[in-house]
Amino acid sequence: MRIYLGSDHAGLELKDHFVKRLTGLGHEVTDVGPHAYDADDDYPPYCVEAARRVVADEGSLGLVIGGSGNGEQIAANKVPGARAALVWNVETALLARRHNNAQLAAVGARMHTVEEAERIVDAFLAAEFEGGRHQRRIGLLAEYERTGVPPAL
Ligand SMILES: O=C(CO)[C@H](O)[C@H](O)COP(=O)(O)O
Repeated sequence: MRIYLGSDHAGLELKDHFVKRLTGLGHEVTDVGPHAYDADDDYPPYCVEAARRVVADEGSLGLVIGGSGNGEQIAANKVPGARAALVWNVETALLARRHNNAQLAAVGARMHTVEEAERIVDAFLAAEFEGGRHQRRIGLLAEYERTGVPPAL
């Protein structure tokens, strides 16, 4: 699987852990950065870049990692076509793929042990979109994104 990762300083250590781990598991991993610790860096450039790469590469997935994952999710979702979900346990990770067809998972490095984060990310990567009624809902959002016309109430 092709996987793009981005973070900020708060997520750097966990990102680097996943870059090694996912590469070791045979995935084709791209680390968009940061590549060095800078306590004053900002997450938007890295999360937007990771999301742009994912959207441009159909079938790929992405991980954006920060302290909470909240800002990282928000940043990734600014990229047209990106569906980034904050995954905070195995269940939300599974549902992010099964119901939301999220191509990106946002993870809060300050919220989990490394082992817990591994279980969450493994669940996200392994789950598959169920389609059906969920595709209809995603379609409404995609149409709104494309046209700016709100879906009918
Ligand atoms: O989680 C985040 C955004 O959602 C950031 O990682 C967090 O805000 C960084 O905080 P600080 O600059 O205090 O380390």
